Amino acid sequence: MNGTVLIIGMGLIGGSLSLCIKKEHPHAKVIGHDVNHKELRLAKSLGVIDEMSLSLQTAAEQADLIIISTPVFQTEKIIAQFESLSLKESVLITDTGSTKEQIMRSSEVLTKNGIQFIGGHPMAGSHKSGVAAAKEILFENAFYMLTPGSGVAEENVGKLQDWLRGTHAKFLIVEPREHDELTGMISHFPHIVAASLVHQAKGSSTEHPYLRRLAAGGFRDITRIASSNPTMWKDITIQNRGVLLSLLKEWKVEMDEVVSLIEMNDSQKIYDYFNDAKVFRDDLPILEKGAIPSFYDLFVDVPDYPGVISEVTGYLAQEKISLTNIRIMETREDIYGVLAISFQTLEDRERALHCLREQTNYELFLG
Ligand SMILES: NC(=O)C1=CN([C@@H]2O[C@H](COP(=O)(O)OP(=O)(O)OC[C@H]3O[C@@H](n4cnc5c(N)ncnc54)[C@H](O)[C@@H]3O)[C@@H](O)[C@H]2O)C=CC1
Ligand SMILES: O=C(O)C(=O)Cc1ccc(O)cc1
Repeated sequence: MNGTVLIIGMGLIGGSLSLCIKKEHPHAKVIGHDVNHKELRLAKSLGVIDEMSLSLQTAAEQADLIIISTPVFQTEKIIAQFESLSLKESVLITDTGSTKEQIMRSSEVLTKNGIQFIGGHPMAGSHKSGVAAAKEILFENAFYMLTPGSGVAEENVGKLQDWLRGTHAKFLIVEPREHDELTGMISHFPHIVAASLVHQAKGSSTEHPYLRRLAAGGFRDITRIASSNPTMWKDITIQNRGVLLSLLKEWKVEMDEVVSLIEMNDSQKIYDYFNDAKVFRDDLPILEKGAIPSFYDLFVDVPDYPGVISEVTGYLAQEKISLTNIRIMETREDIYGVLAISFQTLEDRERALHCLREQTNYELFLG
């Protein structure tokens, strides 16, 4: 497609979308704008954008597509600023915010004047922020939620999807309320739980000096998202407070039930508690990225002997399959070690699976 795209907020998501658009639409011009000029200059020098603009007004008034990718309260402020600008009549505006109800309400100042605003939320990302972490493949195979504003023509929803085709994401059109309930459950609430686990561990760390070092394994995995940008999460929590408060109340009831299970010391019930969770979780689709995306992981059950890692990575290297991370889980004496290998793409993982099936007898699992 041809035209001028303005991306406001040159961070992880704005930068990644810019890379997708530049690749898919080489004739389009992508302008970046950010209040953090250092980040904006970095985006330009990394080639993430074609041009940078220090003036929101100048850039917005020439844009055919505007993507707002800032923390959600900033997004609302920017939408309010647009009301007084002379935007192109045909401009399409979208955002990437993790909440939708409040943003869609704010966007009514635009839609009532016929401006096409389509809320957006690519359901993939990371605990990292900033343009340096931007990646063209970030959204591949992820869901991308869209919440078209009132009066938005269907063809414009299609046009936005065309602009965003390079994300290789799967678009889903949902109501803002439904969006916030879904993401509250599977993304925002787990974030609060992760932060609370870290707080609890922090509280014990003076009493148990080894805690910091021992918390390097599984604890790190389940609390990874607690390393995300606190401004972004403060905004999300406030904007989705109704949903989050009711989830927290349900969680308290759930935790009270766990307390009674353990107090009763009923081994069958404790077993059932874990097993029911395992059955549901094991049945979740593994090939789709959710809001808490994993990389494409392959688990290799290897015997615990020296040299086994280089043997496995050697086979992958021969096939020129690149991996992004490798780690050993559960290596103890006499117990098989599980090698967890992460790949950037589904295709790399498929090739690795095929390669290791050919070359070894090790048991392989998909993550
Ligand atoms: N990080 C993630 O994994 C995901 C984040 N989101 C949403 O996307 C949005 C952006 O998130 P990230 O890219 O992760 O954040 P980020 O922190 O990497 O980037 C945000 C950028 O916005 C800039 N900014 C803040 N206020 C601004 C303003 N008024 N005008 C211009 N620029 C401004 C900041 O300087 C920063 O460079 C947020 O609304 C977030 O909820 C959506 C999906 C995933
Ligand atoms: O890093 C992770 O696992 C995330 O959960 C990233 C993320 C953060 C915010 C979103 O709205 C969607 C995805």
